[in-house]
Amino acid sequence: MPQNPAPLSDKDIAERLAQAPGWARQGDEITRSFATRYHGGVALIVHVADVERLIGHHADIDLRWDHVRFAITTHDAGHKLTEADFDLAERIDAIAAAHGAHPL
Ligand SMILES: C[C@H](O)[C@H](O)[C@H]1CNC2=NC(N)=NC(=O)C2=N1
Repeated sequence: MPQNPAPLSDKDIAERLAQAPGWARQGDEITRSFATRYHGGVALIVHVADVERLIGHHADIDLRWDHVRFAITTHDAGHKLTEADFDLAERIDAIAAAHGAHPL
């Protein structure tokens, strides 16, 4: 995680969101929820956490019995959106798909 990464402009964010279908901008974070079965979100979160540790970037995660919600922003950029957020979003999409977690 580069220190003091550059915040993206609104234009950049719109362009990156167009490449990240399913993710929504909410203020200075991007969010997405996935339906899970039988509390399967726990295994999904463990897998996501392993990848987050590797890349040094972490989402806020809300675990419910039937879905998991991810919210990502870059603390080191003053809680603004950066490339790292969209990179993590892409990785979460792949992990969720591997776990059979369907986008909400
Ligand atoms: C030193 C450490 O890698 C940095 O503080 C990382 C940790 N994980 C992070 N996660 C998120 N979401 N934003 C950050 O700016 C961030 N910075």
